[in-house]
Amino acid sequence: METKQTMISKDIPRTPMAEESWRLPNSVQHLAANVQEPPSRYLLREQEPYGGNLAGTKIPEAIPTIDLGLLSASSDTQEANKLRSTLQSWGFFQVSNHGIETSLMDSVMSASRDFFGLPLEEKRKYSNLIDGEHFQIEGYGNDQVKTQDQRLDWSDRLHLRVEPENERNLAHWPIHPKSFRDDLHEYAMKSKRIKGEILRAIAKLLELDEDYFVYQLSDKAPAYARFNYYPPCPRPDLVLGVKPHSDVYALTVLLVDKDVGGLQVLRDGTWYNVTTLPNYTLLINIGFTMEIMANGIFRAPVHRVVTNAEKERISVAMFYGVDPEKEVGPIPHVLTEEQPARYRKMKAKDFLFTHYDDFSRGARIVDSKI
Ligand SMILES: O=C(O)CCC(=O)C(=O)O
Ligand SMILES: [Fe+2]
Repeated sequence: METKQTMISKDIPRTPMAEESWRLPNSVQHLAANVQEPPSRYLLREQEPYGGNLAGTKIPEAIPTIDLGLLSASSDTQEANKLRSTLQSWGFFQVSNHGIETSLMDSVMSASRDFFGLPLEEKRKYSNLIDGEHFQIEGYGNDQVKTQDQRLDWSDRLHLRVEPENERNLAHWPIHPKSFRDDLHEYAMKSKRIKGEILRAIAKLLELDEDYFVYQLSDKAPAYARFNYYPPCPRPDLVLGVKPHSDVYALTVLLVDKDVGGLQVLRDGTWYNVTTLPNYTLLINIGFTMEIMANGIFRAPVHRVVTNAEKERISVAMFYGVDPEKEVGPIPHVLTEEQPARYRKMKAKDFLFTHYDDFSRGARIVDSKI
C-alpha cells in the first residue's frame, strides 16, 4: 500500500523553481473542471479525526425554527426556551420572521453564483494571495496552506470584511456582477439586525444585561462575509467540502442553498445531514468566542460540508466577532462554585491565530480548551 508521503509527492512538481508550489492552492472550481479524480491532497486520510460516515445520517427531527419576532417580544418565553434547548442540542437553528426578503436572499445567491462563474483571471483580481504568494485573510481563494501534507477542502471562497463599515476594503469587493456590492451591503445591514436580536436573546438566557453581547460586539468588532463555492466532486465518498470545525467568532448567520444539501452537524459522535428546504433558509449557530464567554453552557456546534457529484453548491456565511484587542474569557457572572471557568482568557486576536493554525491541521475540533 502506498504511504501518505508517496501519495502526496506524486502531485508535487520537483523542479527547484516550483519547490514551494504546494503552498499555492488551486482554484478547486477550475481543478474540478479538469480532473477525473481529485488529487491526493484532497482525499480523506485513514484515521482522520471525525472523518467517517460521509453519507451522513438522516436527522431525526427538523432543525428547530425560531420566530425572531416572538423571540424579541419580552413577554414570550416559549421561543426563548426553544433557543436555550437548541443551543444545548443541535447548536444550529433556523430563523423565521427575520426581515430579510426572499428577493434579497435570491439576489445575494445569484450575485455569488455570477461571481464564481466569472473567468479565473477575473476572480484572481481579488485573490487572497498578495503577489500570488502571501496569504491574507480577505479575498478570493482557499485556506492558507501551511504544510505540505495539509488535506485541502473541495471549495473556493470569497472572504470580505463587512464591519466595521469604515474598514471595508472595497478593493476586494467584486465589481462584477454589477449588483454584487449593493446586494452585499443591504444584506449585511439586515443580517446585522438579526445578529443584534439573537445576541440580546442569548444575553437574557444567561441572565446578563440585555445589551451585554451587543456591546461586546460593537465598535471595532469585525464581521466577515464568506461566500463558499463547492464545485461538483467526482468522489463525494472521499472528499470534504469543508473539514470538521466549529466557527471561531461569536455568531454565524448562514444562508444556505435551497436545492443542494451538504452541511452536516456532529451530535453525540454521529454526523447528521441538515436537510434542505424548498426556500432559502437562514441558519444560525454560535462559535467558539460565544462558547467561551458562556463558559461552555452553550457549545459551538461542530460541522462540516460534504460534496456532491452532480451539483455545485453555494453558501454565504456572516461571521460576527469581538474586537481583536479585547480579552475573551468566561463572563464572571456565569461562573459559580460548581461551574468554575473552563477556559482561560486570551486576547481575541491570539485566540484566532491559534484557532486557524489548528484548523489548517484538522486538529482542535471538539475537546481541547484554549
Ligand atoms: O456551506 C455551509 O453550509 C457551511 C459553511 C461553513 O461551515 C463555514 O463557512 O464556516
Ligand atoms: Fe462553519
